[in-house]
Amino acid sequence: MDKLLISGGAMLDGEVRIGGAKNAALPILAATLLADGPVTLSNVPHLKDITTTMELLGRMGVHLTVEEGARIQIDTSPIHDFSAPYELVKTMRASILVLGPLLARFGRAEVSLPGGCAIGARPVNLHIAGLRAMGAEIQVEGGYIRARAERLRGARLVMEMVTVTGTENLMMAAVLAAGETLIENAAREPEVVDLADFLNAMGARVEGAGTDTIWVQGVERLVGTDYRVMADRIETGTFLVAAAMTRGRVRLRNTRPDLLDAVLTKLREAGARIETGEDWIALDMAGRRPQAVDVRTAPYPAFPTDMQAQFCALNCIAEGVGTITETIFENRFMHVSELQRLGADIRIEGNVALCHGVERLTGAPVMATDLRASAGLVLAGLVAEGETLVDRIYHIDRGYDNIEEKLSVLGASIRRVSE
Ligand SMILES: CC(=O)N[C@H]1[C@@H](OP(=O)(O)OP(=O)(O)OC[C@H]2O[C@@H](n3ccc(=O)[nH]c3=O)[C@H](O)[C@@H]2O)O[C@H](CO)[C@@H](O)[C@@H]1O
Ligand SMILES: C=C(OP(=O)(O)O)C(=O)O
Repeated sequence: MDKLLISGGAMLDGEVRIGGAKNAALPILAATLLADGPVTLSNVPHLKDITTTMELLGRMGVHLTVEEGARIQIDTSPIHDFSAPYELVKTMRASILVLGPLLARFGRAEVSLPGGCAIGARPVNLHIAGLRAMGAEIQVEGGYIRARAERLRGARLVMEMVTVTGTENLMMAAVLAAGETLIENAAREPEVVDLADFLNAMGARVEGAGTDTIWVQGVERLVGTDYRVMADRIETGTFLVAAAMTRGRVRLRNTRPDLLDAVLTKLREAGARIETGEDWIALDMAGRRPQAVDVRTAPYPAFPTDMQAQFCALNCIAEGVGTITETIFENRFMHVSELQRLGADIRIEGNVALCHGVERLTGAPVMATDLRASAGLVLAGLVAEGETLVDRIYHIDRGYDNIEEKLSVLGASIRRVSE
C-alpha cells in the first residue's frame, strides 16, 4: 500500500496550477445522466473519486471517453442499468448523487446506501424525503434505496438542514419534473451554483442557485453541451495553508479567490500577506511564524468544514492558542490524535479542538483516516523535524491530484513510497 514520506523543514516557494473541483465535478458527472445528447466536460480533476464515478456510470452502460487535457466525453444513450452497487458506493459517498437524475429521467433507481462513517453518520434522509415529496415511491431495504416514479412532480421542499448533496440531488430531480419546484433552506455552496449552471447549459430552468431559495421549472428534455468545471477551492485553501505553515510563499493559478473569503480572512489573521487577481492568489508569510486563529465551520459562505483539518494543523505550530469549532460533522477530529503523535498540543472538548501552538513538531508514522484529515497530516509533516510517514493515503488520492508532485514543485521533500 502506498504511503507518503515527508522530510519536514523546507520553506515552500513557487507556483501551482489548481485543478477542477472534486465536489463540483462529481455532481456534474451524475447530472450527465439527465442529458439526451453527448456532453463534454473539461477541467475534470484526475482523482480517485472521479474514476470511481466513471466506473459507476460505465457499469450502467454510459459511454465515457477520456481525452487529453482533463476532458471527458459522455454519451448516456447506451444506458441499460439503473443501479449503483455497494462495492462502488461504499468507497465514495457522492455516489448517492445518481439517485435524483436516474429517477427523473428513467423513472427508477436502485442505489446502495452510502457506507462507512468516516466523519460522522451522514444520513441521506433529506434526499429521500425530498424525492418522496416529488411523488417518488421509495423503499429502503437490504442496504439499498429502491425508487420509482412515473414522472416526478414539482414540489415545495423546505430543507430541515442545509445539505449540499441533498440540495444537488433534489435540484437534479426537479429539472425534468412536471411543474415548479422550490428548494428552501438550500445549500449556497459554489459547487451547487456550478451544477445549476451546468444544468442550465443543458436546457434546464434553474434560478436562485447560490441563495437559500432555488426555483426550478421542470422541462421535458435536456440536451448535450460542453462545460468547464469550476476550480477547486479546497485544493486552493490547502496549498495556501501549506505555504503559510512553512513560512513561505506561493502563487496559485486557475483558481477563484472570490469563493475563498472566509479562508483568506483567517490566513490574513494568521499573518499572511495575500494578493488576488481574477483567477490567481499569491500568499507570502515573509519568513514569519503564523499566529493561531479561531475557526468555526458552517455552511457557505462561512468557513468550510473541508478546510478545518488543515487549519488545525496550522494552529499546531502557530504562535498562541487557537480553537477549531466543528459544527457540520460530529466526528471530524480524527486527525487530532495523529497530530498529537507528531507532538501537537491539542485538547478536544465536545465539538471544539483547543490548539496550543508548539515551537516544533517531530516526524513520526501517522495514519490518514479521511480525506481532509490526510491533508492536515501532510501539512504537519512539511514542518515536522525529521521524517513523517503518512499511511492509508488512498484517502488523499480521493481528493488531491498528485499532491506530492505539486508540493515537490514548491520545494517540499515528499515522495510516494510502496511497502
Ligand atoms: C461530495 C460533496 O460535495 N461533499 C461535500 C458535501 O457533503 P454532504 O453533501 O454529504 O454534506 P451535507 O451538506 O449533506 O451534510 C451537512 C450535515 O447534514 C447532515 N445531513 C445531510 C443530509 C441528510 O439527508 N441528512 C442529514 O442529516 C449531515 O450528516 C451533516 O451533518 O458537503 C459537506 C459540507 O460542506 C462537505 O464536507 C463535503 O465535502
Ligand atoms: C468530505 C469530503 O468529501 P465526501 O463528501 O466526498 O466524503 C471532502 O471533500 O472533504
